[in-house]
Amino acid sequence: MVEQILKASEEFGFFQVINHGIPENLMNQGMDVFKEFFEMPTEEKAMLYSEDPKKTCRLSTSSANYDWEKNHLWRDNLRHPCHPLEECIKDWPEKPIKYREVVATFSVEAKKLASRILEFISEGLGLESGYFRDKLSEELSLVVNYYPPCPDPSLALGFSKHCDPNLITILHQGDIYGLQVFKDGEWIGVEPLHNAIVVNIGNQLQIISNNKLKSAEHRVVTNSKVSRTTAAFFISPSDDTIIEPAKPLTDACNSPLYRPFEYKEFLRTFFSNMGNNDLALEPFKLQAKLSI
Ligand SMILES: O=C(O)CCC(=O)C(=O)O
Ligand SMILES: [Fe+2]
Repeated sequence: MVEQILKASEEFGFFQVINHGIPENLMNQGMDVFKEFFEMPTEEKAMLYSEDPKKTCRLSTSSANYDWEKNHLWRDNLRHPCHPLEECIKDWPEKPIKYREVVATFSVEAKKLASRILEFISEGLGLESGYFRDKLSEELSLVVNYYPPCPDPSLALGFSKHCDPNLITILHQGDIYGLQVFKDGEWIGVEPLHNAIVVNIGNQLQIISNNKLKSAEHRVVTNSKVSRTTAAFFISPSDDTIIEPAKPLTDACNSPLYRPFEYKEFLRTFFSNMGNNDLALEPFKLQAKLSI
């Protein structure tokens, strides 16, 4: 298991998990409330619509910055924090009636699964048990994506090429195809496996592993027939956490490839270079020392 996770995280930055411990009925109930939310009449959803990034629970169209993005995306999305649960649940949608109850349980299960996977990853990397516990994985937030059918899929993407900026992402992609991962210059489809969870390595895991694990670029294509609803739980460090390549992974032969920084500094650069992973990572890279 540890070996398989490591291999997939090194080669693809993406893998799918079956028998993940999130009960099947919870996966279904989750998908049902997410779909029901987007199926509600516009008037019901309008009060959650906001372009203010400071608003914690908000519904938006395309990305979080509609006004200054180059291309608009063929999606709506609902985002909100899931931790600390008691505090943030008050801001979650009140409808569908079951939303809060189901999503609260789902978020706890998603966090548990992420913690188990992070534990396997720390073992695989040769880091101490619990390395990713606490501050490195303190924050949990949810983005629910709704991609309506698109009359001409050659003209619009559901989500353009990006890497996730966080530590690790737990995705319920449902049964409709759309997600693709960029590998060796090609887009590879992530075929939906019923009730599987898709896991992907975020930028911070790539940095902490000193580039051993890969945060792969991915995108979502549209289709003209059916809508697609997905739910991504983002596990992230808290804002003031110092991120740097793990000390046990660097030595005289493996010099650190990134300088230490606060996670919030990374987020600032990431959002101003949205979609360009090389540019987002650049300010944090240490130059290779040349010896003559
Ligand atoms: O909807 C999907 O399949 C992926 C969504 C995604 O990449 C994201 O929310 O960061
Ligand atoms: Fe993503």
